[in-house]
Amino acid sequence: MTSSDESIRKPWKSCFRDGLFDGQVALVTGGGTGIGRAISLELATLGAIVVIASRNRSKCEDAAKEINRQLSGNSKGRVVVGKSSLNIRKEEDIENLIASILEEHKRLDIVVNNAGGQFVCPAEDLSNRGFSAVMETNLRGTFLVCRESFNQWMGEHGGRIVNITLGNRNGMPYMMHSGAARAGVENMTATLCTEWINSDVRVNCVRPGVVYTDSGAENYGEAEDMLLERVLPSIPAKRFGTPEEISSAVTWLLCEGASYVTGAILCVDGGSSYTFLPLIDIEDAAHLPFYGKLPKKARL
Ligand SMILES: CCCCC/C=C/C(=O)SCCNC(=O)CCNC(=O)[C@H](O)C(C)(C)COP(=O)(O)OP(=O)(O)OC[C@H]1O[C@@H](n2cnc3c(N)ncnc32)[C@H](O)[C@@H]1OP(=O)(O)O
Ligand SMILES: NC(=O)C1=CN([C@@H]2O[C@H](COP(=O)(O)OP(=O)(O)OC[C@H]3O[C@@H](n4cnc5c(N)ncnc54)[C@H](OP(=O)(O)O)[C@@H]3O)[C@@H](O)[C@H]2O)C=CC1
Repeated sequence: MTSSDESIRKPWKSCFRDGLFDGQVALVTGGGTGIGRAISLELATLGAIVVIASRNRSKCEDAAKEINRQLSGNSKGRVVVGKSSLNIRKEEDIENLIASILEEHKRLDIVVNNAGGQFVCPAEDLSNRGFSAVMETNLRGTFLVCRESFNQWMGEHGGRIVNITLGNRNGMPYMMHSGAARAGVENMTATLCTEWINSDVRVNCVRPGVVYTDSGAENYGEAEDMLLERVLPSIPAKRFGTPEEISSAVTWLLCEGASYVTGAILCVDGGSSYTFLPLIDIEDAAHLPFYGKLPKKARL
């Protein structure tokens, strides 16, 4: 074989066009809100049938209705809600959801592991179960969705997976559990991309910085001042990201244009990976609504 051999080269054809994902089926976990919703809209606009699922099924139903209303008549894509609600902390939910997608749609080309989250808590106050809850959600849940997608479909037919993580390069003050879980997802991605490449499965990560979402604003509402005064100045771009800026990165990794990209971590963060998140005063963090759920022993 020589380096000019056709078998090791791939003829280039531009792939950015309407109908990019026509006929393909995608699963977006947590696809009913925020970043997941933007990803679902973009994939459906480009022709995919997008299954969205999370714990709150009625939230997904409302989102699907709204997204489908927004789609132009030219798109072959649409958003549908998973047969049952999905808690990625429950293995059975994941197995059943993927089986039901295959029963109904007969294929699963794309998976976006977007569902996830955490709460704010200083490491020394984090309980064993609190640590486990965040690990189960972000690391084990992502693993189980990857494994079931591979075992039930992609291992035989190929596919593409994008895992959404979170800026963790310099640690995550007061979110140590989530930073560690996301670093775990990124390392898992590095392993899966080599284990599964011969099954024609690409696995990549998109690592967002701070992204403004309506759902996030509900969570972080009272923390707005802290985010604006303390976090914003540390972002080189001097602004937060948008869900659409995350979804376009995800879309690129999923399309043919990225056919030689696997195991990548694509930072979409306005340069934040190259600065430090300020160590937020825990008294500021105490204003976060979800900090209020802290067990008494962990509150200030
Ligand atoms: C500078 C800021 C940058 C921010 C960038 C990041 C943005 C985002 O990620 S936006 C996404 C936000 N959305 C979410 O986080 C939603 C999903 N989150 C959750 O569902 C929870 O946070 C969860 C993952 C922990 C699941 O919670 P839950 O189902 O309530 O957990 P359990 O009832 O099973 O409880 C288990 C264990 O965890 C402790 N715990 C739960 N919440 C808190 C809290 N707020 N503070 C402290 N501890 C908490 C709970 O107490 C249990 O432990 P034990 O009390 O020891 O039994
Ligand atoms: N916004 C930001 O600044 C950043 C966000 N991220 C990450 O991006 C992803 C999307 O976040 P964003 O859109 O901002 O926030 P949202 O809160 O809108 O999205 C989280 C989604 O995950 C779903 N979800 C959470 N836990 C579970 C679970 N156990 N099983 C199934 N679904 C679950 C939620 O639905 P439901 O409650 O119905 O289950 C929700 O739809 C998350 O992983 C987040 O951590 C990363 C970096 C920054």
